[in-house]
Amino acid sequence: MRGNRAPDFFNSGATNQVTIHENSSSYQKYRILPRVLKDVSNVSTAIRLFDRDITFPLCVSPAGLQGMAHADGELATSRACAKAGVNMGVSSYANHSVEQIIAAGTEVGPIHHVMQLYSMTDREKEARIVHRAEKAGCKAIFLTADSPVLGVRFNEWRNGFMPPAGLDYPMIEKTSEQIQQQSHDDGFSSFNSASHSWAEEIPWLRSITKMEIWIKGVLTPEDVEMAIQYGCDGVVISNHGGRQLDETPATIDVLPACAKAAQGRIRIHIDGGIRSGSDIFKALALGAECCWVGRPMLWGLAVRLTLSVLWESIKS
Ligand SMILES: Cc1cc2nc3c(=O)[nH]c(=O)nc-3n(C[C@H](O)[C@H](O)[C@H](O)COP(=O)(O)O)c2cc1C
Ligand SMILES: CC(C)CC(=O)C(=O)O
Repeated sequence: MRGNRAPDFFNSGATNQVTIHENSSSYQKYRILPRVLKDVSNVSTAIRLFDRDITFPLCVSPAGLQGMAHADGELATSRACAKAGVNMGVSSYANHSVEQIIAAGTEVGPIHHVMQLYSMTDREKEARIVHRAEKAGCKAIFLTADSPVLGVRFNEWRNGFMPPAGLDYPMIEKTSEQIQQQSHDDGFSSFNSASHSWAEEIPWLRSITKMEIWIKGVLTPEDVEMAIQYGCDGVVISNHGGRQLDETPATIDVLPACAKAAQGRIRIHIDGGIRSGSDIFKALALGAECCWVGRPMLWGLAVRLTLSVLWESIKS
């Protein structure tokens, strides 16, 4: 049986959902120890990222299929990020093109975007994504390094999740109908290169773009060191929101060791389970420069859709 139950796709993690839950709950292990008699009359949450001040240290992670949550999908996300004064990641699985997404946000206010990329078997297509992103004005590539194969997503398998008909994926040059012609896992990940490596990916990327190169999906000090050795500009400490390899640790728990390994030589950002201002505070206190958030933004889009359907039915 095939279905398009959106919550199976948006909300779930891989296999037994261990990591997705720990990402959030682990924040509760950490307590805040305040110092007193400090002058807090003039404080700011702004930080500088990609040569621009953002209002607070939280940006929106790249997430695919936003057109399933609302017809405006990534266009609405881009507008919202611009309004909030933060930056946005564009998924390779976006339902609008990077050009449209950047234009939508820029109409509202200043905003920077980064382009999320997979290591692909089709190098020419991968290069096309990079060139389009750079020409459109993206500041960085987020190379998602944790997805040589798709996570084992029982919750999607159970109801035969397939993307709904009528959605386009202009960056990977596909449509939902083409994805539907394949099995669940092949449809979503057959183009990912399972044989990717630092040596193959990073120098090649450097040779084709002047954008910053970040590695998304790092969880160990060893891989922080590799990113430094390969001249990367930043890493996102991420387990893909628990959607790839289940039973990896919560990102907040590995952050201190990763930040220590970095020794200020590379930028350290984090995502996964961040749901409140105190979570952001803890992540910054433990060594991150900035946080990124995925699902809450998707829930916001879905609520907008629900509200507009409700409004239409009330009016009629
Ligand atoms: C529905 C959904 C789709 C996602 N799609 C992508 C993607 O296309 N590329 C990617 O690198 N990460 C993707 N992610 C992972 C996010 O970039 C991010 O790492 C994760 O959502 C952070 O965890 P959080 O949702 O708990 O905030 C996706 C996450 C979700 C929930
Ligand atoms: C497989 C893609 C559609 C994106 C995704 O679900 C993810 O990266 O987690």
